[in-house]
Amino acid sequence: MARVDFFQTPDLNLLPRDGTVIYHGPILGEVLARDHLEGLQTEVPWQRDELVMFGKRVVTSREVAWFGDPGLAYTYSGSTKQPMPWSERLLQLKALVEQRSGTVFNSCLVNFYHKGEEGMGWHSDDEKSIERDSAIASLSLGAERRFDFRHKETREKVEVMLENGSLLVMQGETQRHWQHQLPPTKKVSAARINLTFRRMAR
Ligand SMILES: O=C(O)CCC(=O)C(=O)O
Ligand SMILES: [Fe+2]
Repeated sequence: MARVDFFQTPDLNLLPRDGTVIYHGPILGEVLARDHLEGLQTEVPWQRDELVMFGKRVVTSREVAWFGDPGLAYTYSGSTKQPMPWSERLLQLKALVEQRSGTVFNSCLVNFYHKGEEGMGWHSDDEKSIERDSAIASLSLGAERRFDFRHKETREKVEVMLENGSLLVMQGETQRHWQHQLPPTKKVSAARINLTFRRMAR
């Protein structure tokens, strides 16, 4: 007898137009996700991020690290940076994310938010150094946080909760037409690490 399997969720596009964002939900079990969170917290040589905001140099309390294949370089706020070599743990996570997203990545920006009050403002990941219209896969570990999308012209908004161990993939024209942010919140005190796997242009 034919039946509908309600437990199998299809890969639905969260965006109504001009791009594709797929939320895969948790792809790591809770215990394994915690283990990776703690491992990365201690293993990664974290550095505060520096950005220019309204013409002023600002240092964030959010910390970052950039990993990638040898030979990649990234010019950012006037300085050229080299990625750190992949660690065993990151190669493991990269393989999992590649398998789930169907994309091969050559770099990963890792963000460490110590608490809910740390976030990331509206932006698109559309720099020239990123391969145009390539997929960006975002793996979340630790505290569950809200993630927002905003259409650049229509200002439509889409929100999604990023659970511990979950995978979100932004693809197609998403970065051309939409911005995203991780809003700061006083409701969350626990730490979160996010890994965004990318394809940098060579
Ligand atoms: O922390 C997140 O979920 C998003 C990070 C992000 O947008 C980025 O690194 O470009
Ligand atoms: Fe981003």
